[in-house]
Amino acid sequence: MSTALSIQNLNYKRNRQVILHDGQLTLSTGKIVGLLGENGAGKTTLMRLITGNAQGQGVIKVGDSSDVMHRKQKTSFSDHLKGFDKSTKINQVVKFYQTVYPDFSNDRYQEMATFLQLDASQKLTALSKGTKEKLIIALTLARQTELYLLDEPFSGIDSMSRKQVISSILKWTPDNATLLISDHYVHEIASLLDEIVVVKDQTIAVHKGADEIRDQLGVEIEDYYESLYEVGGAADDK
Ligand SMILES: Nc1ncnc2c1ncn2[C@@H]1O[C@H](COP(=O)(O)OP(=O)(O)OP(=O)(O)O)[C@@H](O)[C@H]1O
Repeated sequence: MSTALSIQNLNYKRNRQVILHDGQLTLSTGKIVGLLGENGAGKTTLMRLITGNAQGQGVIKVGDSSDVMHRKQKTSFSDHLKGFDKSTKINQVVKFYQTVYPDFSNDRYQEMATFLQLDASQKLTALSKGTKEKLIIALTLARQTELYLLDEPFSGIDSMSRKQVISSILKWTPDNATLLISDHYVHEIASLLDEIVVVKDQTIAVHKGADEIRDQLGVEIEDYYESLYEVGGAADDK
């Protein structure tokens, strides 16, 4: 199986404070991976480091390339639509994506927009938190790349919409692509996951397969994840 993402000796400081140290991770192609960790653990930072939106020390490769331009090309990440003026309309954001990303498929976007009931004439400022998350999911998955990063796609999404969003993630993530999806609450995404990665104690503390957790450890992902935060929890192996 080929490698979608590899991270070696990743270190990142902000204002002299260590955010991530000695991060190591290898993800295979074709996996849906949960990126878990408490508030402020460094999940968003890790995504920004992968795409080169933040600069750390160490080696990050998407596919076989560590070059930042290639990493950006091969990775679809919408970073909370940072950079767009709030009065921008959805159809203007879609036009921008079409212009900037040659791999953006308008057909795929329109299918998802219909499924997620996005109204192209709405301004970003008028969107509820959940609708904005849906837009980010549709924009991110409409690109055809090797690696997709979804940063807390369920924040603000109600339980009815959650099913719709999970269906769209399963339907529109290509089989040969890898999806890294962050969340604090693993139960929201447990049914989707092939693997989990946990950011804890300023590092990538855990990387395990969902089957390994269920079959070998005999626990559900949710219980395993909670056990990492108990005194003496085993967050030491990858
Ligand atoms: N713009 C910033 N300026 C200073 N510190 C920052 C900034 N952004 C993030 N940090 C710090 O970096 C650390 C990691 O933050 P990050 O947003 O990556 O965590 P997270 O796991 O994504 O959290 P959450 O689940 O709350 O979104 C935190 O300690 C945070 O305070």
